[in-house]
Amino acid sequence: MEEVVSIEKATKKFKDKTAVDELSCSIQRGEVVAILGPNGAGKSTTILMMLGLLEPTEGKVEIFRMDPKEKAVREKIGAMLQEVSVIDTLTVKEIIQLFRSYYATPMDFEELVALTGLKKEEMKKRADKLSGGQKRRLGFALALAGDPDLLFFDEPTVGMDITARKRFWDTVKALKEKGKTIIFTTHYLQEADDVAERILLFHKGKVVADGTPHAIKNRLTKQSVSFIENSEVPLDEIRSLAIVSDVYVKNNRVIVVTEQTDDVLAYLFEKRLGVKGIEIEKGRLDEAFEQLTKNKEAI
Ligand SMILES: Nc1ncnc2c1ncn2[C@@H]1O[C@H](COP(=O)(O)OP(=O)(O)OP(=O)(O)O)[C@@H](O)[C@H]1O
Repeated sequence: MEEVVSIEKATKKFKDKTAVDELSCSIQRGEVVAILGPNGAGKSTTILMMLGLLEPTEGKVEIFRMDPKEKAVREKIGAMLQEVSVIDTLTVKEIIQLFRSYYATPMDFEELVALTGLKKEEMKKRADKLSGGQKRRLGFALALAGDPDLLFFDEPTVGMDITARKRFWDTVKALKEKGKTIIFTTHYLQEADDVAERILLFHKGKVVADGTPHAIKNRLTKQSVSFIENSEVPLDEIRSLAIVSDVYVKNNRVIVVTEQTDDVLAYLFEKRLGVKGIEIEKGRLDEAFEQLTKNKEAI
């Protein structure tokens, strides 16, 4: 495994405000990582430190085992940040060509245009005449211009319609297939759940959870098997099973809270209890998110 990002006890203070608090994490080549967290959790500040645009007040941030400000690092990374500011008097095509010219081995122009979904007529437009969604596509193209190994996307799909959003994530998946390392922030938890292999959940400048979406949901949310209430079902027997943590009835449904939904289903079928209307609740990322950020609020 090749370590692409290494953050060791990085703290970033703005006057007396601690935006990032002794944060440590390591990201390996080829990982697709979502950084989640409520507003002000320190996500953007951390990305800016990884990009070498902010210096940590304390601790260390390394990219490809180098200082992020090194030219060798900059040539291997691409970023799409929240604000895209470009040279308004140039056309989209001119800006893309200009950016490509900064790199020794830029991405092929046609490939770049195909990947980002920029249309022919958009290429001739001046940057200041673009809509919000078109600006995002241009930002995406500029992030990819140098054919970077490591990509940062800060809330990339804000302002995109559903089609553009789907296209964006399909492209991200294609970039992953090419072995790129991808780090993104989003407030749309479903995007993280669908695309990321790993989630870093930030709260108050710290990482409060780090794992696959599946593991985070499993750890923090209640899973259950439920079915329509039926007098033949031995609730006390189910409650006494080691794999069951709680059983209760709500809206004429029996809810069996468990971490092993498959085993509970197997039990129900084996006993031939004739239960009907079975539903399995696997826990949602937004529940896990709420749990973590709520619990920490009390500390
Ligand atoms: N340049 C700055 N000067 C002063 N305070 C700052 C600066 N940048 C960020 N902060 C503060 O640091 C904290 C973390 O901000 P940051 O932008 O990293 O959060 P975030 O998790 O990206 O939030 P959001 O989801 O709203 O983008 C916030 O309290 C913010 O007000």
